[in-house]
Amino acid sequence: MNRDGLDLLQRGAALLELDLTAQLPAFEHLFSLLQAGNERLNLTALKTEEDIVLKHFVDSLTCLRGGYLEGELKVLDLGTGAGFPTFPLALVRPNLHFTAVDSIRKKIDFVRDTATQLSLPQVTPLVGRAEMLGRSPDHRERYDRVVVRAVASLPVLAELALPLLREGGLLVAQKGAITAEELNAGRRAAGEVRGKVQVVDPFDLPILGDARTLIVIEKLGPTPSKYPRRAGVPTAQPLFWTPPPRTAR
Ligand SMILES: C[S@@+](CC[C@H](N)C(=O)[O-])C[C@H]1O[C@@H](n2cnc3c(N)ncnc32)[C@H](O)[C@@H]1O
Repeated sequence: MNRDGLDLLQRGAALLELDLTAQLPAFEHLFSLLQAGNERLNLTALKTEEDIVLKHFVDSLTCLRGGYLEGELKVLDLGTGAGFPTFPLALVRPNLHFTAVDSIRKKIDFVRDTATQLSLPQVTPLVGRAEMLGRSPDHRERYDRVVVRAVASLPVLAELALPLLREGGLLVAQKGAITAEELNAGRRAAGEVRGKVQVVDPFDLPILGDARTLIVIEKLGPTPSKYPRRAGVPTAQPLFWTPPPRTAR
């Protein structure tokens, strides 16, 4: 990463009230691993320095808004892709113990190599589908937090994430702008799996100004055993919602 990229990262982080001075070398290292990984594996659509710095690094760090990820916590990153938001969060919050999950093996292979290279033993990569993990005794109701960025609509996320949380645990979902219809369906879906939408926090991505929303759903009680439904069904038939064509984030 060149000097401009480092400045951009520090400026973006400062707007989130984070001082990354100590972590800059690690972010530089992550940047070069991501670029090399992209050349080999085509991991992410974001390729320019500015995009990676602002739309991956700073964007992931916005999950810290509101203080829902502070303390010694077991966190599952659902659909981590190339390791986002896991890596930026792990670099600035070493007390978070991540299980970084994705259904695509090549992405998790990259996450494993990167965690080793960045000396992040608190990041555990796992190939799997959320629907399967949500039914496995090793993972169901085992996590303090589920974080998720850019994976699915809110009703789908509620069904996939709530089974993985212990009672009192939180789903922290970082999304783009959310429609009233999606939010309404998300509230109903959350209730169905014994959660409640506690926070809807709209904000602008630092520097770029793109619309983002942090949504927090608290788990209030045991999720009925019929959830999550089998692999693919939560996305194909979201609870309480018919998605419009081409939903993003
Ligand atoms: C658009 S990417 C986002 C990746 C990353 N969270 C980010 O913000 O860059 C969505 C990822 O979620 C994964 N994914 C989607 N549904 C999943 C599921 N049910 N279980 C596990 N991974 C899933 C996909 O394989 C993909 O890598």
